[in-house]
Amino acid sequence: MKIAIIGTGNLGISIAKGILHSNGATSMYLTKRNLEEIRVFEKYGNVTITSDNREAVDNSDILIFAVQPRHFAGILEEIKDILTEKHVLISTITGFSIASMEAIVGKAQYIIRSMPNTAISVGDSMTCLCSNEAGKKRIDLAKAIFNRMGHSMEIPETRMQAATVICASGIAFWMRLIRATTQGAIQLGFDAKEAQELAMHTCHGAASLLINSGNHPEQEIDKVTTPMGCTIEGLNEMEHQGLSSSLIRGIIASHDKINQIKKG
Ligand SMILES: NC(=O)C1=CN([C@@H]2O[C@H](COP(=O)(O)OP(=O)(O)OC[C@H]3O[C@@H](n4cnc5c(N)ncnc54)[C@H](O)[C@@H]3O)[C@@H](O)[C@H]2O)C=CC1
Ligand SMILES: O=C(O)[C@@H]1CCC=N1
Repeated sequence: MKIAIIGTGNLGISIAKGILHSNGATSMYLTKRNLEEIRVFEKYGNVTITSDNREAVDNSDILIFAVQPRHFAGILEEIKDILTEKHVLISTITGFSIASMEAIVGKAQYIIRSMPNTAISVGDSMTCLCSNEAGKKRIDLAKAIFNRMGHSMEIPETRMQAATVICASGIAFWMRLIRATTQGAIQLGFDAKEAQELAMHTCHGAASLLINSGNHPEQEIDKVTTPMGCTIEGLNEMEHQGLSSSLIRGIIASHDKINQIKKG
């Protein structure tokens, strides 16, 4: 598998690490305008770093685009004349539609939209995928690539915006919940390192319980909430203070913001 990551910033670096971590490529081209921050990847024999997107495209089959939305159309214009039928274009770009990509590179090109998150760097991303009509022939390949670095789910393009908020922004939301739990644990007497360890492993355990049992969260909550006990006391106080409501409102605000990004 010859993979190029066009735009190796925060997400691109995470994907590059995930690919290396999972031995997912025979060769990998990483592009960026200023190469200093990605020089560290040069130590891997099968990785080439370059500012030349056309060189990367020429030498790769799978093209993963991870630039800011405002740069994407220009990059597609820059490379469109050297695209061939060997290329599979995988965009991670928020708010940039398949139709807008097809308008530049044509409908015959295999186009996949993906929404991974930064946990791809440790092989644990939740990645949503959709494709254009031609790309349906390559969606299984895209799933195979992302399944090596976590989980994937095929969704309609109309849900990509929602997937961005839940899966990509979701990493930041969960981090804040872990940080708040850590702060609570420090107030109760643990030192900062212990507090974070308790918070993150408990969070991991909660997710593992649901993944392994297939249960609804409330079924697991029922097992923890002793009648008149401390868990229900804390949980109800959190809800009185708007825990669920604030999360849902934040998710909707994030989702609304993508419409502005698309317009801008
Ligand atoms: N950061 C995240 O967790 C996620 C980001 N995304 C999407 O991925 C895209 C990238 O996001 P980030 O990595 O956060 O942004 P970033 O700004 O950290 O990275 C973008 C990179 O593209 C490079 N770049 C700009 N113009 C270029 C060009 N002409 N040729 C080659 N490289 C060029 C920049 O130097 C930069 O390193 C965005 O469209 C974002 O919506 C999607 C899911 C998660
Ligand atoms: O915050 C953002 O706009 C991008 C998209 C999802 C994660 N980062």
